Amino acid sequence: MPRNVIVGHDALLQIPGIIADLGINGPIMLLSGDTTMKTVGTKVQNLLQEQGFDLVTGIVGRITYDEIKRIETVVQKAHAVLIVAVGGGRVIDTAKVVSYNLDIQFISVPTAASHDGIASSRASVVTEAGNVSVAAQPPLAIVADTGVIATAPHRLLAAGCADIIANYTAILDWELSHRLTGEPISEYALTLSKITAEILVKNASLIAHYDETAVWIVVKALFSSGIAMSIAGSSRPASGGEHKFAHMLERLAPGAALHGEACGIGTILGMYLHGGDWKSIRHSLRLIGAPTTPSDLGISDEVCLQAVLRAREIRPERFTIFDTGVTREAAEAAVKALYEV
Ligand SMILES: NC(=O)C1=CN([C@@H]2O[C@H](COP(=O)(O)OP(=O)(O)OC[C@H]3O[C@@H](n4cnc5c(N)ncnc54)[C@H](O)[C@@H]3O)[C@@H](O)[C@H]2O)C=CC1
Ligand SMILES: O=C(CO)COP(=O)(O)O
Ligand SMILES: [Zn+2]
Repeated sequence: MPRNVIVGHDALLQIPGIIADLGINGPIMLLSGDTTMKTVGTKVQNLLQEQGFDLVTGIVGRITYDEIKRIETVVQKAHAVLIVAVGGGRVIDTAKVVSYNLDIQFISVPTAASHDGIASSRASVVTEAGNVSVAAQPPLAIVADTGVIATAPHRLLAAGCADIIANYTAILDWELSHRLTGEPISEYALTLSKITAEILVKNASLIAHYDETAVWIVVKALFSSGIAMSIAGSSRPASGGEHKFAHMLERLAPGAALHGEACGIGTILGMYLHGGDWKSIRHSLRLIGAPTTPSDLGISDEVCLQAVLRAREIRPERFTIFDTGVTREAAEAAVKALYEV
């Protein structure tokens, strides 16, 4: 569990104090993304250098095992004793794995409320066989500056909400697997994941305003969902068939959707296949401003259909509704339902 969680306006200003309090002594590696380094990364860099911290910076690319190895070498060469990860989900996940492998600490500084990996002890790594979920270091501290996050494009916040709404089907899939395959379940992780999604949906109209209050609500939900994953020791409470669909979609149409956006559509589809209230999932996503159809993403229905049918190729050991022998006809009906008025 993180030792320090700071969420609020100008929270970035507290980073030097947090590091000093932690008694960290030695070079610090600041990891950021291509875009985020130019804005928030540089701001954090200046803050730390003004306070006399010995700082090295690095830019993270796509999260693959090769990229993780590359960053590990950079961190080792710098003799860094702490990583400060400033960016979106990719940057934070990379820092998590690198710090776990090198046994050093890291601080999570999300620049967008776009994913629930802000606090979790898992990381999602892209491989040729699709995304794999690997054990990683949870952050020692989280610093979420609501002012900074509120300036990120609304699309990113909506994606974060969709990543939380995905908990609804992730839970259904976990329960299904528990009943059918005997997979162990954690009631605490499951309940926390469910409540998190329910609170988020209850606040959907506030989130739609897209101000710092909205950011505050979403960051709390992302944190809570991450903790559910840490309790479970797996991403199971927040990643079911809708995530398998999303990871497959990312393979079939790279870059067409943000992670959370694909998960949101996967949640409608998964809920439809479960025979649950998929319309209310779609309603919440619409209210928040997340995409709900393939055409919203600029991809064809056929690609979406293939992602439904091939979702089971991702992480085959994780049993979900997408692994129950979905026929082409059933998949077509599910994709068609996305457009239903
Ligand atoms: N470890 C875990 O438990 C979880 C991991 N993830 C992983 O996280 C990643 C998805 O996270 P995302 O943040 O959606 O992807 P991302 O890190 O690729 O960021 C998406 C885009 O947002 C931009 N961005 C970030 N902050 C910005 C800002 N303040 N202003 C303007 N642009 C900004 C980035 O430059 C990038 O282009 C995936 O790799 C996913 O698998 C997602 C959920 C949970
Ligand atoms: O995205 C996640 C939860 O939102 C977890 O990632 P995986 O789907 O890779 O386990
Ligand atoms: Zn996710």
